[in-house]
Amino acid sequence: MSGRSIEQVQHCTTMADVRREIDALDDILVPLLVQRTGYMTQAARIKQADTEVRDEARIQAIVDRVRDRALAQGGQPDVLEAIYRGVMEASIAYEHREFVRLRAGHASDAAAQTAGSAA
Ligand SMILES: O=C(O)C(=O)C[C@]1(C(=O)O)C=C[C@@H](O)C=C1
Repeated sequence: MSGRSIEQVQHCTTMADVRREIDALDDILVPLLVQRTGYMTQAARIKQADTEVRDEARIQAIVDRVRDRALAQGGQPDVLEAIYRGVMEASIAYEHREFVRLRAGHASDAAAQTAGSAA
């Protein structure tokens, strides 16, 4: 089969070659991961409860999908699963922080409103 990502891997003779190729790929990956992480803020805003942040069914669906896509590209499903589980754990931790941050001050706003209406 042609057009698979694994076939884009360049033959290298030195570690400098290897690292130049890796840096070039990271230049593509990092902006995409920044974008992906931005959606955690959106999710944190949309979800109704902090207990909804971790969604095991969605995590499994993503793992299954990533494994399939890795295989189709000639990659290593176990390696991609491990990478994605790491990404998702970091994303979940961030989403929890965003959930709290987006609501910080709202409780005291409500308290101030209550105090105001009582006065
Ligand atoms: O899909 C969601 O509910 C998300 O918040 C996104 C995401 C992800 O990183 O893709 C993060 C946390 C959830 O456990 C599942 C998936």
